[in-house]
Amino acid sequence: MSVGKALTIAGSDCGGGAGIQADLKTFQERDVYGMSVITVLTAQNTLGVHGVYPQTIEAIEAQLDAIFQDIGTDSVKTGMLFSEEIINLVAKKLKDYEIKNIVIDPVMIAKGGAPLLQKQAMTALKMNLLPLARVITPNIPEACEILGIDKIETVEEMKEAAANIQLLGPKNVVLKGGHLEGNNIAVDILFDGNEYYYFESKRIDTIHTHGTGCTFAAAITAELAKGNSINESVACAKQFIQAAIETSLNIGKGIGPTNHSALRHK
Ligand SMILES: Nc1ncnc2c1ncn2[C@@H]1O[C@H](COP(=O)(O)OP(=O)(O)O)[C@@H](O)[C@H]1O
Ligand SMILES: Cc1ncc(COP(=O)(O)O)c(N)n1
Repeated sequence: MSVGKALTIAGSDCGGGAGIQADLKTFQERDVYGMSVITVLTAQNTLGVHGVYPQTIEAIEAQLDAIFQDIGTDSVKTGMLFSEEIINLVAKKLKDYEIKNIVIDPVMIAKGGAPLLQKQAMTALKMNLLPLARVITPNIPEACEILGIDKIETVEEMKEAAANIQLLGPKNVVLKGGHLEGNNIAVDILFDGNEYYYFESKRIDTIHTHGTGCTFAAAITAELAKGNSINESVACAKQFIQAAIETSLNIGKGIGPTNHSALRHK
């Protein structure tokens, strides 16, 4: 039997809500074969990030080679890459192995405020990784960092930011509106270089949103692995994340994770 294959290149969240763990759970729920390359171990729970332990470049390179020289993949998601060195290695390998369907989630700061990308790595992210992307999925603070602007406060400003990020090289930009204040609709905007598409859902009133960005981008990656279009993939991911937040899990003492198996029980 053949099956769509998806790879996540990201950090491990031992608490299971974000990073590699969120991605693999999402791949499984979306019926694709999931693989992982771990860039960084984090000691993390619902209260925050307590330690960051980057893997050696040799260890990351060996994981990438092991997958690309044998199994291959139909799509790739990148998450927490942390350093310039790791970004440059990942970009080189994705180019060398001519990997298509690259989804870049430009992870920068954890919900609790911990930095997940070193400041000096931003240039490498913009220059070397962004141009390889079929789609990039920044949240509003990440879009501001990428563009060097202070704020994005309206849907009009989201549209302008999406267009400006698209000029940096990714084919498609999905600017996520989870952080848009004073709005009871959670709106994500897809810009494909020509047109804007809007993906809207009712904003859910919950603090338990740990891993929403990872889960959303992983769902897009899974749908692309099955051969779906960008539009279809984002629409599926939006439905998936909505259900996962609606029934998010009140576990631990802080910001709980989303419920990856929510749609299975609907
Ligand atoms: N409270 C919420 N209710 C419904 N959807 C949300 C909520 N918060 C975020 N989302 C959705 O979850 C996804 C991740 O969004 P966002 O919070 O902006 O990213 P990140 O997790 O990277 O900070 C987007 O599809 C967004 O619209
Ligand atoms: C390893 C890892 N990768 C990504 C995130 C971001 O997830 P979130 O912003 O939803 O907390 C995280 N907290 N940890």
